[in-house]
Amino acid sequence: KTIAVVGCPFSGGQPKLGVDKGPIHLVEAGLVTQLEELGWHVLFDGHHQFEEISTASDPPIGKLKNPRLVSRVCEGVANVVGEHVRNGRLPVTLGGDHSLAMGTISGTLKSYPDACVVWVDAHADINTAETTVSGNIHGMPVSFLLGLGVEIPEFSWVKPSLKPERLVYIGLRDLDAGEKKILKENNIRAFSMHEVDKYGIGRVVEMALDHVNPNRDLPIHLSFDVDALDPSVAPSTGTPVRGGLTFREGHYICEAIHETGLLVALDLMEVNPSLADPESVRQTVTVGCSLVRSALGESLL
Ligand SMILES: N[C@](CCCC[B-](O)(O)O)(CCN1CCC(O)CC1)C(=O)O
Ligand SMILES: [Mn+2]
Ligand SMILES: [Mn+2]
Ligand SMILES: [Mn+2]
Repeated sequence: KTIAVVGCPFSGGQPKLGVDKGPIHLVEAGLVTQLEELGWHVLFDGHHQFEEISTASDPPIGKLKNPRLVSRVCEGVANVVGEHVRNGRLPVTLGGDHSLAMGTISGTLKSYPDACVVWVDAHADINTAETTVSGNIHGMPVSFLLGLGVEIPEFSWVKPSLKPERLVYIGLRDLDAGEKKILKENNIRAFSMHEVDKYGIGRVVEMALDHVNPNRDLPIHLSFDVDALDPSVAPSTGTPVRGGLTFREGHYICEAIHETGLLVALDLMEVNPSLADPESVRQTVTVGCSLVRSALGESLL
């Protein structure tokens, strides 16, 4: 099978400069060769070029910032990822901020309407236009995929293609009040860091998959935000939250999902190489590449 590395140098879903350089650093660290060394055929024809639109022509819609830019970029990503999936490739999307997952998951669900989503993150990214506090759309992609909240015409291309019972979270520890309410109202299964502590990562992954993929027969889209990891493990990210996953817990999730043989698409999001010192950047880029390799078959034995 062929991997398609989709480099998405995009930062419009959040305010910090630099996250658009994430894909460049991940590829420069040798990720393509590393995947080839795992035996994959890898397609990478350069990072995506997103034409900017000036903020003058993209005023906020309510609280939402850069709405037209984010919508247009994510629609483009949905088409690219969707085309790779349709052609039997495994898209590995490198962010870039997590708003991109509105596109990647839309793309996956177009070909695999029954796919389940494992969302690994400190945050739920499920704010609606009504509940968002920041107006940063990287905190909202899941609400668009579920079709929650008031319809926004500029985002009409996003179909509510994800069902709540096909979504599960691992690593949550920083939710807005509105998001907690949304998870409860929609009966969305979430394994926060409390559950990780209580049951251990092995049981958590098993319970998460039992929930969204009980017969282990549904395709899996893994959307991994590096801020799910503890900031001591992945410091160079825009919204770090203490008390996160260890290096091994993060890798275990990826290894276990590889073991299912059901992975059809992967996102590795929110690496921001302009944050913190060079050693932190190297550490974060290195762990990002390592997580991708683990999700794609690198094993310890
Ligand atoms: N939920 C946040 C963070 C989203 C993080 C997106 B990512 O892709 O990185 O998972 C947090 C907003 N929150 C508002 C109140 C403040 O005191 C703290 C941050 C938001 O901005 O909506
Ligand atoms: Mn996220
Ligand atoms: Mn996050
Ligand atoms: Mn983040």
